[in-house]
Amino acid sequence: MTGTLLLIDDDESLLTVTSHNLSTGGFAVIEARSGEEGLSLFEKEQPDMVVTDVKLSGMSGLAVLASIKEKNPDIPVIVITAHGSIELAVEAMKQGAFTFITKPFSRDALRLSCRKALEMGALQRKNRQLTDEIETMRGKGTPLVASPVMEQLVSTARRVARSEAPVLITGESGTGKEVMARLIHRESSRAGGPLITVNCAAIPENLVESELFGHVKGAFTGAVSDQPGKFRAAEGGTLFLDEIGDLPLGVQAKLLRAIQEKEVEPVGSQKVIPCDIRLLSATHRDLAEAISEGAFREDLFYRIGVVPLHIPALRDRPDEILPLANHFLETFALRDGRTLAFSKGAARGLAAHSWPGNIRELRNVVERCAILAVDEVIDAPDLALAGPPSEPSAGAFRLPDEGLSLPDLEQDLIRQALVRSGGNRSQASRLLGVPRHVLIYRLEKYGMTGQDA
Ligand SMILES: Nc1ncnc2c1ncn2[C@@H]1O[C@H](COP(=O)(O)OP(=O)(O)OP(=O)(O)O)[C@@H](O)[C@H]1O
Repeated sequence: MTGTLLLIDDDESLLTVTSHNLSTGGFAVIEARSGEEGLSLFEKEQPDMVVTDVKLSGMSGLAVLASIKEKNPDIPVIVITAHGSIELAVEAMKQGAFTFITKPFSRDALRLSCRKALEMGALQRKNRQLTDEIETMRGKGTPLVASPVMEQLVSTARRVARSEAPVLITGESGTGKEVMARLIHRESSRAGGPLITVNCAAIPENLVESELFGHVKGAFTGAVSDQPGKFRAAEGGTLFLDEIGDLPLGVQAKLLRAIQEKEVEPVGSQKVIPCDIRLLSATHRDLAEAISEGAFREDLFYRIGVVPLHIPALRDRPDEILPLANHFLETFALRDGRTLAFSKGAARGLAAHSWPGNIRELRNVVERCAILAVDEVIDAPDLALAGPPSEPSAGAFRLPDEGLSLPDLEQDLIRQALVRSGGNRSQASRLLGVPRHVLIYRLEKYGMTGQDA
């Protein structure tokens, strides 16, 4: 196996001899006479591996190793150490060197180590690529950066990942909020710890508190054993609270306390337990509006949203539609061992659609096309996209010419939902598409009544 190798040594004669030995062994060698020059050539030439002397005047070989590992952990680095400097060799291995070679070394020993390093590097890259492809198929891969807007978002996410600041990710459903949260976790110093995701909208209201903070045995009917809860499950890692805007007000107060004090109190326990987590949150709701309606605590909003990250809807970044569609098509075609492409008409159809379900909808459409495709080219009709919304039909809401009262309309809808649900507020809130506590707030506001689930 041959490849491009960056060789860094400040000893001119050693550099010449080693470079000659490696070139005649089939490697394409790039020579650098200092650590600084090595790093700049590393960026420019993107070699497949690096061999560096550990003792360099100026930037040390260990510093070069650390910097390369930070830039690209998949590139194998071999360090050359002087005879007897075993501590340095051990340190280099700890910092992620592939191996070390002690001077004086034979030509064959060096060539053999370099060949093994190249093989390992190639395997690691392939492994990462396959993992990423599998993750993309599962919808959990690295976000594709296909527009300046996305480039900006990903670069901000990468920057904030390094801090411990809580991040609030907002955007319509399917825009990639969870993908962004995963990216922040992966790029943070907590990447070795767990990433625990909680969908706050999916937990029944009476269980949210115990789900988050845990409970002790006997705390309530059904609490047959102690449960640690999601905060403690995320210890040392990241807790991602998805749909935080749907959290009931009572739990919001407890959440605020847990974040401020960095400790939780399991349901039914008097004991507080310290918690070391980094908090990421997401919502598709307008939290400013929820605050003004009394449905979301303002103090919590400021606490969770130290860094706000807003992902625009796909229709507002149309230059991403085709690159994303092609990316998904390639992934699904690869999964099925086929070659697939969109025709020009299909590409036009994709670009013209408004994608109310954002990237999730696009991904689903592409997957359906990939499954149903009879031949290699997918045409516009194969997309089976619904047309743009037309004028409201007879049954839809119409804006009257005059006399519209939004509060009246709202009360009327609430009344209808309560009638249909037999007065059950949980069911009525689902019919209206709002969290239960928002419905309760409106019922109080309008002096209306309804019964609990
Ligand atoms: N930039 C991107 N590159 C590739 N895939 C993406 C990107 N953004 C989102 N996706 C894909 O779109 C789908 C929806 O993404 P995600 O679940 O992160 O959205 P969301 O905003 O969290 O949605 P919801 O609010 O409904 O939970 C996933 O399959 C995800 O893999």
